[in-house]
Amino acid sequence: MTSLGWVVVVPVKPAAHGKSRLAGLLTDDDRADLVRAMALDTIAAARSTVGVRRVVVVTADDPLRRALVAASDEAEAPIDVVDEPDPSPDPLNAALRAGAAAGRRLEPDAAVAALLGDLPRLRADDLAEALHAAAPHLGAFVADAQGTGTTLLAVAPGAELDPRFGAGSARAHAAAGNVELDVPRTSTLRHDVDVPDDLRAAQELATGPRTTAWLARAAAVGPLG
Ligand SMILES: Nc1nc2c(ncn2[C@@H]2O[C@H](COP(=O)(O)OP(=O)(O)OP(=O)(O)O)[C@@H](O)[C@H]2O)c(=O)[nH]1
Ligand SMILES: C=C(OP(=O)(O)O)C(=O)O
Repeated sequence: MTSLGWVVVVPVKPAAHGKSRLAGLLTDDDRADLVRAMALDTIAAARSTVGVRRVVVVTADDPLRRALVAASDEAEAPIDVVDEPDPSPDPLNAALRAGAAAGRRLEPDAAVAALLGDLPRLRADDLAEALHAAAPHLGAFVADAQGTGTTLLAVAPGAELDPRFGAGSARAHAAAGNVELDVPRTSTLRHDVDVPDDLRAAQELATGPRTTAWLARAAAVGPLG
């Protein structure tokens, strides 16, 4: 497959409901701020990745939408915000399908990748490397550091994105015929933040600027102090 560039679709749950597995550690406000900080860092990394033509964010979170408008910068790939689709029993995958459809309308000849929005360590060169590795395949994915989840699912131009995110998604994406990409275990693309230990680990490592600022505040006055 010769890719003419990528549309990257990033889903972000409304921050008030996001990262519920951190609810025991953080106040609701701190958790909402963290969800937005991680999403903005993930989106910024995607926008600055070589080969990314456009980033489509699927969210109903108004403060995040406003922050994305404020962050618009013509030097990087443009951002489009797509509304959450109608309520679904499988809202994350429904959001990704809606984002992929919007991306196809905007860039009909592009390849499409779904990228989770909780990757605060993501570096553009790691995403570029994974997209490059995905390009020859009809469908390909990157598993998370544990090997059970998925952080990136990529399809060729014209192929339909069939996301199966959720518990055990790496196995589900492989069973659906997607090729597991052999990106390094240490790639920043593999490290999502789900549980308190992920957040503690992130304190020791390089994160994007908004998550770094959140972590510094939390270390000084908050739950991580
Ligand atoms: N637009 C949208 N994004 C979602 C939805 N559910 C999850 N996401 C996003 O998908 C990514 C991975 O989701 P999870 O790791 O399950 O994150 P989460 O749902 O915030 O975390 P938990 O509440 O702890 O399960 C994150 O970027 C979420 O914001 C959804 O229903 N709609
Ligand atoms: C939705 C997923 O992520 P998490 O395990 O972070 O909830 C997934 O890996 O498919």
